Amino acid sequence: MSMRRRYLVTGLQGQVVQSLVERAAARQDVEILAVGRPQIDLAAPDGIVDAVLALKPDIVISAAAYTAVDQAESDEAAALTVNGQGPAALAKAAAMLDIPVLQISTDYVFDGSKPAPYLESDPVAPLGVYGRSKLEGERAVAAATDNHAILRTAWVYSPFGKNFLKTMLKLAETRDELNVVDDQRGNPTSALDIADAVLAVASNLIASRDAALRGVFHMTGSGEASWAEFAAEIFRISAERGGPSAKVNPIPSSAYPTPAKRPANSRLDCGKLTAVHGVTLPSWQASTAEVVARMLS
Ligand SMILES: NC(=O)C1=CN([C@@H]2O[C@H](COP(=O)(O)OP(=O)(O)OC[C@H]3O[C@@H](n4cnc5c(N)ncnc54)[C@H](OP(=O)(O)O)[C@@H]3O)[C@@H](O)[C@H]2O)C=CC1
Ligand SMILES: Cc1cn([C@H]2C[C@H](O)[C@@H](COP(=O)(O)OP(=O)(O)O[C@H]3O[C@@H](C)C(=O)[C@@H](O)[C@H]3O)O2)c(=O)[nH]c1=O
Repeated sequence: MSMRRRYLVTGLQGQVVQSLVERAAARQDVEILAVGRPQIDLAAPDGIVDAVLALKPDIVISAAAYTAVDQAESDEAAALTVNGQGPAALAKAAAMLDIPVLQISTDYVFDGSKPAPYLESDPVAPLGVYGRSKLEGERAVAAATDNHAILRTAWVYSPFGKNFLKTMLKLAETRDELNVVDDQRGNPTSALDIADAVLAVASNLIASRDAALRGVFHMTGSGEASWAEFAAEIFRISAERGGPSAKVNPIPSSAYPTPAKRPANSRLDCGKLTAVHGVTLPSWQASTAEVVARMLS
């Protein structure tokens, strides 16, 4: 008997959506329904419940978001609607269908003052509008249904969409040196690795109603770096393959003013995801090599 499960994913061109489409293509048991505007517009949450009910998926993966961190500072209402009310409506529909909802969230729910990697149980205190809006999404999903997993990831890069890795390679085409902040540390995470992890967690949620599989989980690439160290590794791999590279000058955040303040410590402890779901993401260096190689091919 064919048991092709239908995974509704919000967004069309996003990094995580594109990665899910690519990684699921090889699988006979999963069909990805990527839905974005106009079918599902998170800025207009009124139509979302009916749209999800009509599609009758086996799980909802809430991946679309207002991700422009600096722009969100001056566009608060839109960020709160898209990242707060959008997921709330998705989770409400999931509850009505009695299916799980998987919400992708962020390290930016923390203020970065902890001197060690963050646990799921640590208090949240976002520094900016984006982090606050994503936290509203987490809370709305948890309030709508117990049948949820909130996966907090960070520093996402991939061959798709807009991200730090692609920005660095692009800038190096015209610049010999780049100033990059060295006092924010986190876990660079490949969207392709996120896709593999999301597929594993989703099938666990569909297979079992066990409450232990539900709740908040941290889900990042293994190992840590500052943005300057991440940039230096991108250029080391790129240079090795004859691609663009630049000298990285490490600078403090104070020398790179931005509308939104970022956490100094963005590191997430992912031990719970490994223990409960049996999922561990590859090292950020290995996945960076994979993505840089693809960008240069
Ligand atoms: N990027 C990062 O570094 C991190 C991301 N995250 C979270 O991971 C998730 C995926 O991020 P990522 O793939 O990088 O995101 P992207 O910025 O690559 O893509 C965002 C997606 O959201 C969609 N979207 C934006 N506004 C709306 C709207 N009003 N209605 C419907 N869709 C909309 C976009 O649609 P379209 O395709 O039409 O443009 C796009 O598909 C998000 O929840 C984000 O908060 C968490 C930590 C780090
Ligand atoms: C382009 C550039 C950035 N930077 C700094 C600015 C900033 O502190 C850091 C990263 O810049 P970005 O704007 O790419 O990253 P940012 O938008 O802050 O990335 C965040 O996106 C959201 C969606 C998340 O959820 C987070 O996990 C995180 O990935 O690098 C430099 O120091 N030099 C540069 O040339």
